[in-house]
Amino acid sequence: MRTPYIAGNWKMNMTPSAGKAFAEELRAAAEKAGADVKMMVAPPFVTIPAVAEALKGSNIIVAAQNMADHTSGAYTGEVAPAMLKDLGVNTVILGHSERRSYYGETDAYINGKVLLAIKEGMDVVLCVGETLEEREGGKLEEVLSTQLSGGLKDVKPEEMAHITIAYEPVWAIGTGKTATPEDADGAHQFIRSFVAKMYDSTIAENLIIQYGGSVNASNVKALMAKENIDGALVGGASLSVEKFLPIITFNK
Ligand SMILES: O=C[C@H](O)COP(=O)(O)O
Repeated sequence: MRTPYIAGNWKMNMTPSAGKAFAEELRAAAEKAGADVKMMVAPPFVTIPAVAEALKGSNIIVAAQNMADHTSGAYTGEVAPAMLKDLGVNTVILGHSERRSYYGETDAYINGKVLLAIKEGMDVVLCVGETLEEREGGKLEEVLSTQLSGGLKDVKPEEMAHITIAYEPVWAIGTGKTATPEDADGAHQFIRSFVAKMYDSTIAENLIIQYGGSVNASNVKALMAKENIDGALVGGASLSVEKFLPIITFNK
């Protein structure tokens, strides 16, 4: 039985004060509604302390959107795992398509961060997904295989409990275009079977695979009804309590 895992990736939105107010409102709304899913929000680095304070003692996890591939030292502009852990952050999103496409992050570089996060005892949400060109060119499975084998290289079977995969077709991110539940489920099924080949069927069965790409109140139920879709990584709709609440309560 896989517990639904709904995450809000705030991307480069929310100042510390706006994030604090939002987190307080979200916490109250989620508690009132009796939200019964695993919940996470990923604020920008500088907003994390205010949000962590506002969500202290709640069941909403605070995560980071990225992390350095080193533990400390002369890496201007980077944030180390220990700095995140000092704020109570034990989860990190890695390999988001925006990091891959705008900042040139490769599978090997992402893999270095995945291994470091695990070594530091953190949980990882590893993002994978294809561009429209790749999908239309029949390369969906090739792209997912490369990103999974590259991103998870040297991750040991017993460490896979710390990994969540987020399948995010690049063409569906922030565009209002959602993959149909069937398309998304097909990709998730492929990911699960690939992980079964890399590891074993138990690890694959227990793996949480989130879908991300224009998830909203209207499409979340149909997506979550699919056998291989275990959660959502929500961007735009996670920035308003009114829009995010129906997503975290999709099963109520
Ligand atoms: O990390 C979240 C995804 O990129 C999805 O963003 P979106 O819900 O705005 O399409």
